[in-house]
Amino acid sequence: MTTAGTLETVSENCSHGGVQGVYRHASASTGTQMTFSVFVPPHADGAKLPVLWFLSGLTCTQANVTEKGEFRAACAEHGVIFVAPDTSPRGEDVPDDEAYDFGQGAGFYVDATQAPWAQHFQMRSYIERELPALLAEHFPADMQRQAISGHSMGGHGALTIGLRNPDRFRSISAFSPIVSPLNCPWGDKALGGYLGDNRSDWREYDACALIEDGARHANLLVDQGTADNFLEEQLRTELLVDACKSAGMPAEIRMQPGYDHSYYFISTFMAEHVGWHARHLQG
Ligand SMILES: N[C@@H](CCC(=O)N[C@@H](CSC=O)C(=O)NCC(=O)O)C(=O)O
Repeated sequence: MTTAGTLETVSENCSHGGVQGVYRHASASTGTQMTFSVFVPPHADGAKLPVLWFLSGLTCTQANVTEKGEFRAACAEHGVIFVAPDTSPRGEDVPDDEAYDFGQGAGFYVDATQAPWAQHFQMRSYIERELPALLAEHFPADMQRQAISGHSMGGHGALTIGLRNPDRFRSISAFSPIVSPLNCPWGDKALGGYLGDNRSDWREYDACALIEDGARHANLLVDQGTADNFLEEQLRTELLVDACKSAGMPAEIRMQPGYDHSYYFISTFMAEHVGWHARHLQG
């Protein structure tokens, strides 16, 4: 059982009639301080609101989507709480790598098993268990109505966490996700480092492998820009299209002409994703 803990308020600002907050707490999963943001839209006293999780990509903190994601108007309109966690543990005592795609800022939403990473890099446990308990304790969140989204490495996180937990998440969406860490250089490096050389251990962290192995979700939406410079080598959207097709799993996977990997792309389609999730979160 996860015990929710105390929360420190870093900042709170009124926005779109609700409150955009940034909070910090001591995480039992990572053994570090963790920061996350929560937007709570305007709501009636005592109301419980559905929750949309957003997992961010390489180099990000909770701040990237909070500042550039343009989700608040849609969340206020639909009455959806938006939660943005950090992408890894951080701190002087936390191991790191010189490159941007491994170590701090690149937790890949896995529970690491390999030294020196295993001590702090427990992002799967953090997102799947610890942070939901904290959210339920401190915010007007209806934990029976949750959805998940993310970008790039965070799109991989949203797909894998959503596919592993179809009863918790009513809908899954992703912007430019890494769809198969087993089949791209970012995945080779990160999962090799965090989980070791036995690639069968990686399958629960690979959306395509999860689908091949029987995971299913009825509500999946992906947007991918055609001008994304990571598409061919790292993201490999075609593998998710093939996996869904082979499994007979319906999925809306949209190639968006001219869009790149940036938050200009994400913010263009964010309101549509929020509205799509809100429909699945009704009732
Ligand atoms: N070399 C770049 C790579 C980092 C980058 O592009 N990060 C993306 C996510 S990539 C996959 O997870 C990102 O979201 N960046 C933050 C932003 O605000 O755009 C670099 O180091 O900049």
